[in-house]
Amino acid sequence: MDTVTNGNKISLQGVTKTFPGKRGTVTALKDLSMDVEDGEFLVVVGASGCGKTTLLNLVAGFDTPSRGSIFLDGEAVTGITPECGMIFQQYALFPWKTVQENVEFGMKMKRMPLADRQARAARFIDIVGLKGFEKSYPHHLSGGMKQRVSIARSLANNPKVMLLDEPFAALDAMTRQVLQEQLVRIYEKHRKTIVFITHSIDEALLLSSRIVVMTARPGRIAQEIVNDLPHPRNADVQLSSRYMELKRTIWDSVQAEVMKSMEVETEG
Ligand SMILES: Nc1ncnc2c1ncn2[C@@H]1O[C@H](COP(=O)(O)OP(=O)(O)OP(=O)(O)O)[C@@H](O)[C@H]1O
Repeated sequence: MDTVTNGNKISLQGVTKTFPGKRGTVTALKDLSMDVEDGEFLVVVGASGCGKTTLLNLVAGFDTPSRGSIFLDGEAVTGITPECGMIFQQYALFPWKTVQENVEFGMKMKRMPLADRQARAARFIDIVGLKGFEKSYPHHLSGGMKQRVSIARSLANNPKVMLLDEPFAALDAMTRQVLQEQLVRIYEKHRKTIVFITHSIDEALLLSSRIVVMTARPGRIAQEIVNDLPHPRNADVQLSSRYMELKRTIWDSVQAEVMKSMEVETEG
């Protein structure tokens, strides 16, 4: 099947992914089906090793499913998808390029004229609050600043979908909070479809419009929660009974899956 017409931005249908392992085949994802609507901010949580990164890699086209299909805007994903911007925990910047050059990189690859890409890079550097650091190299920047360069680079490429794999996990709590707020502002302004992986339930509740809890390996969907918390998700919201209720629901679900994944580990 090369196309689907279910109107979703991303559609996974019966996706299984296996890898050869030292002790036999590892099934990272099994018969996973899910859809992501245009403009959704989907956060995926789940036990370590349940297949979250595998899921993003398949959507981005970095790898192919062993069975099943993935569709982006109704078209089957068959290779690396330029429409998807991927942001990793470890920034993945070119250390020998300046901030400006890093942000321009994707546009240069697409052969955008110099003046246009310079202007567009400058705009997104400004949006992520790094004006004045255009000529700096990554080793002169803090972790939070490097991650902001990654976000600017991704946005400058105007991806249809942003895939973020624990992007703030390596950052201190304050920087993390600032970047979460910045990402929400960017999301509200640009309405990208976002799939975001995290281990933090609070981060999931602060950012998402919907949360998917994955099962222990092999990964499938254990639970889906529509996040109906009002915006802005400030201290009042975070202290509300609805917040606590959602947090408890997600925590119970994740904890049950973590326990199962430990059983899988010990059984080998
Ligand atoms: N290239 C690969 N070769 C072999 N096994 C792999 C490969 N990539 C992932 N796996 C295995 O697939 C399973 C799922 O891995 P994945 O990285 O997707 O999990 P995750 O949920 O992102 O984990 P974490 O939360 O710890 O980052 C793991 O058991 C992992 O060892």
